[in-house]
Amino acid sequence: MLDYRIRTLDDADTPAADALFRGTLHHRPTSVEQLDDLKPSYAPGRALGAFDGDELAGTALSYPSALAVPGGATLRMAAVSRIGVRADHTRRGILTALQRHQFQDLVERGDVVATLRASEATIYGRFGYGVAERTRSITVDPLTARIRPDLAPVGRIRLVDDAEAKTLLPTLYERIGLHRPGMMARPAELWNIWWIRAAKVDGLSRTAVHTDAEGVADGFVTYRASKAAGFRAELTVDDLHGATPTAIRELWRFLLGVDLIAAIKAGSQPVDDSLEWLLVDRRAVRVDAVQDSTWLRLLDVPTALAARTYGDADSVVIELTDDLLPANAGRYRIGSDGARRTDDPAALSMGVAALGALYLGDVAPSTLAEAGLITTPGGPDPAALRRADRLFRTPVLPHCGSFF
Ligand SMILES: CC(=O)SCCNC(=O)CCNC(=O)[C@H](O)C(C)(C)COP(=O)(O)OP(=O)(O)OC[C@H]1O[C@@H](n2cnc3c(N)ncnc32)[C@H](O)[C@@H]1OP(=O)(O)O
Repeated sequence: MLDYRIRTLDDADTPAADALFRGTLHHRPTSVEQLDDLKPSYAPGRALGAFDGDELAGTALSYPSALAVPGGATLRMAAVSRIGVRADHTRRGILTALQRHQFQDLVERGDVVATLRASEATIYGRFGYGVAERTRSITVDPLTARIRPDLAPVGRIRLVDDAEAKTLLPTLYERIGLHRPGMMARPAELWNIWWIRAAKVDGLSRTAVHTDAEGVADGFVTYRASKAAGFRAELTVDDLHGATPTAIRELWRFLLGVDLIAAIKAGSQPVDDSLEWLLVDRRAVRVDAVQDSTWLRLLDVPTALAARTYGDADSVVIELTDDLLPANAGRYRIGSDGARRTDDPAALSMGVAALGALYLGDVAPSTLAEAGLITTPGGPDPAALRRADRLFRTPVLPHCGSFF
């Protein structure tokens, strides 16, 4: 790794960085016409390159964002993306060096957590990322799916054109707010690359907005139809958010009513989604997969632990290890009144990736203990695990709903 140099990328590096990253995913580079649109997504100072001489060999970047945590607080979050190492330079420690550099940089910026979506589940655990949120992918049969008749329609749906969507959606998403743990703020850089992607993908992309009974916009769905057999198309839901369960239900009512659709596919849906409970025939919804979505890295553990709320149980002391950011290591007492450092003996011991997995409430400490990812240094201690389960449990499962 001694031969590689890491530095921040600037505008002039964008074509090479884009071609390198897209190449590692086996995609063609962004077209010359779209490169100018892409440049702002390399947020100044946040894009890193590893160089072999003058040649770019690896990249990593992040977008400035925020993460909603249990209890309603939001934390400064780095949305990490575009990690790639050129095929002729892999397995020489370039990603490891980029991660170390990026973590130091993010801590200095004051980011409290980092999250990413992983191309492979075997890459990021070693850097302290844990799976903190999962999503489900579903297929809905529009020919049998009907909203229960006792649920009367509320408000109305309006199709908006691309130009209006580009101005309306960022504002509407902000108004909907980060109302659920796991939701993230969407910086302009991310909207920007989503618009670029929407122009590239197959199928006609459209946006529908729901307005409530008072005429206030409170939800949106962006969807795409690709031709299946004959006149019928397959509809893919790319983005669906609502301020209330009613707004989300009405967006689904609209999707189910679109003509000439053979099947509706939706990824990135909440694991505890209520869709099938809204339908006359719940079997119209098929769950195709439940997969890891948010990989969470706690960068500043004391701040992160103090920011979320905890359930009602006697406190428990945990011993934390963190090889890459050793300032986080040590003991923390976690109780219904909050979390703080302590010198008291620990009942539970875990690495920072396990704590990241627990943090939003997606998995119980006892489940991680069963898997050997949490240990009890003083010998078996089911009572401490039960307390930890109650402390970390959240009223709703986390859900993000933003892919980047
Ligand atoms: C957030 C995102 O952007 S997700 C997209 C990630 N990018 C991709 O998947 C593109 C294709 N893959 C790549 O570009 C590269 O293989 C990367 C970025 C995943 C890894 O880069 P490398 O420079 O090879 O990683 P590095 O050499 O630092 O590896 C560190 C360790 O991780 C392991 N590792 C790296 N990649 C993988 C992998 N894909 N699967 C399993 N283990 C891996 C290495 O074996 C090494 O283990 P060791 O320390 O026990 O020897």
